[in-house]
Amino acid sequence: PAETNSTTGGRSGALTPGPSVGGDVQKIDVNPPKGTRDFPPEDMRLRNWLFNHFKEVSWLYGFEEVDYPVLESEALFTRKAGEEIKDQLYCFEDRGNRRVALRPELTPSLARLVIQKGKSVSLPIKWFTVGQCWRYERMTRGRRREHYQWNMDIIGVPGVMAEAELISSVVTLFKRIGITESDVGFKVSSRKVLQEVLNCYSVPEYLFGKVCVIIDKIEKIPVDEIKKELKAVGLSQEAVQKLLQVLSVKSLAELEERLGSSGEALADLKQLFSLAEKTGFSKWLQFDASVVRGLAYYTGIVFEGFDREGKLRAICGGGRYDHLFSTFGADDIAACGFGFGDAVIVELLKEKGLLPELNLHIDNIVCALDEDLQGCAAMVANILREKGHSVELVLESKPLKWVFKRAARVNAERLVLVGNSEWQRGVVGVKILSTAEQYEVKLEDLK
Ligand SMILES: OCc1cccc(Br)n1
Repeated sequence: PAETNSTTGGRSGALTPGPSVGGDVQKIDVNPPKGTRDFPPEDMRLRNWLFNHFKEVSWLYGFEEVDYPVLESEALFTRKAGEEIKDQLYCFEDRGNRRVALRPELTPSLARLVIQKGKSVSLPIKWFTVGQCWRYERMTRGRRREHYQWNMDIIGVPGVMAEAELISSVVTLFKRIGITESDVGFKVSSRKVLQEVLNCYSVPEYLFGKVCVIIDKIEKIPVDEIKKELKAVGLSQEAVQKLLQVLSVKSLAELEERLGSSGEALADLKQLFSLAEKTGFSKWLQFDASVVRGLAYYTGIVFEGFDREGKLRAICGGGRYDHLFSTFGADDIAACGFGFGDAVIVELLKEKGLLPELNLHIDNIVCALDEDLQGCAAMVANILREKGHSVELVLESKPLKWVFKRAARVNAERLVLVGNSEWQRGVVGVKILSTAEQYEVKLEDLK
């Protein structure tokens, strides 16, 4: 179904702007641009709840938060490997005639900053970010043009302990939000499987990314089209057959039969599954030779989180990308990471009935009972705020009926009334709204 502008249904604005001066002002479109979302308070509470989990897990795993501009040089993303992410680049020429793009992913920005920092950062680098990413897709399919991605990356660790740590961090995230291994799994493979097959047919290194991007489409387009595209980049009929065969391998044992026991792919995968066993998340993993992922720069282990009911698109994905840095003219450095989008996970939580109840809550609503006590009420509000208590201060003279309604709307715990006679006695009235208990408190004892 066409995506709504927001998760609450993309309704247009509730207020109809009043008559404008001269009457000739066109009413603006109150919806956000096609494919983008507003986050009104109820949606923003859910987003903050999810992003806070992302950040807390990142902290648990010792990652440091970083950020980059949403606008990058187009050159960061102009890989020539036929990737969808490149075809849908949200790019343009700015007023300085520079080719720029709204970032479609975060990894190239990370690589740019790591190269910029050079030797001034010690290894391993463990950075995370949650950032909005963009694509410009013809709205033929009504899909979103933006989403937020949580990214975690480990730079400078060649061994699969890094991939194990990354997958473990996603498992931790899932557990924190109530998702179990019966809801979600990780399909795991290694692009070294494909590399080993291509090496047997002397396929040149520069074709590797392109071949992987084509194979990643195996479940999206007919296999004959896959074969055609592979042959078009120069693979022999035999190489194509062998590639497709190895993608249907069902176990590491079968992989060993096909590729032999000495390859790096098998060694990496065996070590990863062994680490998962020891760490306690092996129930979440399954070897799946067909997992390739659609980004050209992956070079080793690749993985993707999927919903076991098979109703949704990939929840997250990632892998090793040991040669990305040299494509930016720098020395290569071992690297791996993942991206975790903010949309599919919410669909999954809805499916599983796991969306959290997130209501606005205010500690106090403070109200002056007389117009000339507004300043006193504001003072009371700030005494409470300085003590760390949230306050909704009634900003206009309102009937008590309105105040009680507002208290319910903002889910206030306490009503604090500032009245003339009480103020003369140095006290304020307090009403606990859940129990209707009420009493007076001296200003100096207010807490
Ligand atoms: O995951 C591909 C992608 C990239 C940018 C924006 C959106 Br929506 N989706």
